[in-house]
Amino acid sequence: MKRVFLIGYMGSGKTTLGKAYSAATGLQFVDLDWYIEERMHKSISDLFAERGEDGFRLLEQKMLHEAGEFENVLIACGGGTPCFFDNMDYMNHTGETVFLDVCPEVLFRRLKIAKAKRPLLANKTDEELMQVITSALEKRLPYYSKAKWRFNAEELESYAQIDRAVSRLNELIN
Ligand SMILES: Nc1ncnc2c1ncn2[C@@H]1O[C@H](COP(=O)(O)OP(=O)(O)O)[C@@H](O)[C@H]1O
Ligand SMILES: O=C(O)C1=C[C@@H](OP(=O)(O)O)[C@@H](O)[C@H](O)C1
Ligand SMILES: [Mg+2]
Repeated sequence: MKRVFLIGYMGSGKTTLGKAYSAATGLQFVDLDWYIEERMHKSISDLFAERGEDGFRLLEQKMLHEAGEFENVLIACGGGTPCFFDNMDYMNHTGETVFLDVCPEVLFRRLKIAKAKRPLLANKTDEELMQVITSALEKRLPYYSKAKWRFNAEELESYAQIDRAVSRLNELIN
């Protein structure tokens, strides 16, 4: 039985790599954000707006525990998932955890064009975005560092790079 959790900051490639890995290997893929959106029939942005971040984190934990019961699955978490409650310990007990490690400069480049649907970043200027990324990473690193594995995910720009990342991930978790 295989249960793998991908963790890491927003834009580190959890969704991208998870989807590609699943397509290549047939391992079932669950993106926790998509799972929450489907279960609640609402977008992550709407859930943040309606419940505030605290309300979202409670919901996220509940959904993590649901998805955490699935077998033979690769779960891409949200960037904040490991950093609330005992979620990181829960994941380490329940499966393999892989931290997608990406430097702030690369995260900035990706998130600059992909911030709209991320409520914690949506209205930030470039300067604010870089500031938010560096200070959040500092706070979150102690949680991310509890992962069993650390995976360099800085090269996810082309199909070839994604293919290589899928192979590397396969070697890591098998
Ligand atoms: N060439 C690219 N390759 C991969 N991601 C890119 C690229 N350009 C921009 N991005 C953005 O970077 C983000 C990285 O991936 P995603 O898989 O969504 O990360 P996560 O799920 O960890 O937040 C995506 O939102 C994507 O839109
Ligand atoms: O880092 C965070 O706190 C968040 C990350 C998002 O997921 P991605 O990491 O997939 O963007 C999503 O769960 C929400 O916007 C909050
Ligand atoms: Mg994602």
